[in-house]
Amino acid sequence: MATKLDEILADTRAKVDARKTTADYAALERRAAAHMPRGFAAGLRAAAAKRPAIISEIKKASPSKGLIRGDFHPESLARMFETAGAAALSVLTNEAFFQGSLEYLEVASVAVKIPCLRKDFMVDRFQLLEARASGADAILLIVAALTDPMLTELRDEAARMGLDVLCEVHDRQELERAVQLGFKLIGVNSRDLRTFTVSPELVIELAQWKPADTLMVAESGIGSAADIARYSAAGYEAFLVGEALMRQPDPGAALAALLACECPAEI
Ligand SMILES: O=P(O)(O)OC[C@@H](O)[C@@H](O)c1c[nH]c2ccccc12
Repeated sequence: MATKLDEILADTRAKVDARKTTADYAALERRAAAHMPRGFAAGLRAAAAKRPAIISEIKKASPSKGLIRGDFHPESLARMFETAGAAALSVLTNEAFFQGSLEYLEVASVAVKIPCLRKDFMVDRFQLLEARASGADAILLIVAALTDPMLTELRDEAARMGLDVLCEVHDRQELERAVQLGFKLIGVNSRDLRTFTVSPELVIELAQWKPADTLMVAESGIGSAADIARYSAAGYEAFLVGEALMRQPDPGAALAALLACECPAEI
């Protein structure tokens, strides 16, 4: 049976193909050249040396939760997350399933100094050009969505373009593939993109296979300082947080509270 992930990938491929036929490549190249990527992995490492490195996600909606935040202003969200101490931003750019946009990435990226991730389903190198043109410093590559030859192609193209890669896995087999392919920044998604089940235990279990030179990011379902403490103890140094902050009336204050909180309280 086709999963939600299959559906998203098919839709993404069709839309990318359509954009490729009408794109103004010269303009995209010019915009990409005008954005000097800020090191995403280096930024996370520097932050993680001092405190839990939080990647704050600018996320309006999701297929599993529907609309998450109606009062949605990516530029001010970006600023408030930076001020509150986020190490980096993640901006959803998938329109059909997450109500995201490359424009949101663009306005968020110019508003801050911290590095920004283009959060989307990357299936074609054209999306890397779009990413850098819109101010991305890193892209996401989802192991469950790509073959090893595609992962290799997109990894090499990202390196050529100066973009860092956050490689996302969900189980032991995918983690092995990511390590085998040489990814040094690996995100373990607690949410299975095929079923939307969230399994924090699996995230903790997978940390034991972390190679020494790899920075691991815990992703999804993180809502409290206790969650961060648990994942930190397992070996995670960075944490991707979306919904829990986006649902707060003041997401910046909520992030500051999360970072200040040494007690295992819910935010
Ligand atoms: O909103 P949450 O539960 O804090 O999750 C954030 C992030 O991990 C999630 O948005 C995500 C992780 N991997 C993805 C891949 C595509 C789209 C979205 C995602």
